[in-house]
Amino acid sequence: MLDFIDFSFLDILDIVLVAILLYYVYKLLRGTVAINIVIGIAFIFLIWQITQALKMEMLSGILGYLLSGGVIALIIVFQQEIRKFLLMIGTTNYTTKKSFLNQLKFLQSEINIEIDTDKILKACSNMAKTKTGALIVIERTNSLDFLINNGDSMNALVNEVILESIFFKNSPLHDGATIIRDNYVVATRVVLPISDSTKIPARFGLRHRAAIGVSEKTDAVCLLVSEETGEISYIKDGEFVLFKNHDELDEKLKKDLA
Ligand SMILES: Nc1ncnc2c1ncn2[C@@H]1O[C@H](COP(=O)(O)OP(=O)(O)OP(=O)(O)O)[C@@H](O)[C@H]1O
Repeated sequence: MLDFIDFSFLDILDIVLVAILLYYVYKLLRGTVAINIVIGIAFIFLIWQITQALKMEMLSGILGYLLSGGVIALIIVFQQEIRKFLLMIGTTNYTTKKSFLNQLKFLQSEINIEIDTDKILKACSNMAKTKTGALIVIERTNSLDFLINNGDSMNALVNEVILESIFFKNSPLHDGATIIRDNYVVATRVVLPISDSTKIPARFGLRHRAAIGVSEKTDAVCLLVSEETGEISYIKDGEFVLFKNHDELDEKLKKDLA
């Protein structure tokens, strides 16, 4: 009678893994319209289970076909989210991997090229003073090749003059985003994916949505200067990272790029 409470270690492991999976799915879809689709599917699944338990053959048959045939449709609808989910799993051990690589630095001197955050932030401050709009994406572990290919490639060591010239209003390069990899500006005029998050306040336009979009889909971090307000934003993991002053921003950026 009480057989169902006879839990084995594997059952507990099973429940924990399902909970982790659901947590990641929730984290991924939180604040997007996709969460409503998941709720819809969960609702149909629940009704299907009830109709099966009540032996309502016809309805449970229809719902069963609907759910099984829907897998392909789901892959198409959620292709961006599935991509991000796989990226998230693939980069979970990012910090450990990096520190391990740091220990092997003496073997491979080019592994961890330090990004000159001082120069990037100095350029942002200068652009903030003149209200020059800018969007700088800094690559971390996920490759941004798929974005670099749609912009103009470049190979210039990061410094204030380069960044300010790129975003100078009359420069032909100022539109779109600039990508930095290993302390080099590797692309300009890049079109980023726009976030469809419903959490972004309406006062933020496409530049902010693009920064949020790329940081949702990859582990890149973004620095943004608003053309409207001159405000500098730091965006990571699809969210604004709050900071009190320039030094705190510098500290956070250095930590994220370490
Ligand atoms: N998909 C995109 N990828 C990269 N950059 C983009 C993208 N869409 C728009 N931008 C950049 O954002 C600029 C338009 O910004 P918009 O005024 O809509 O944004 P905003 O978030 O309100 O920023 P701001 O505060 O600077 O006005 C464009 O000129 C372009 O340079």
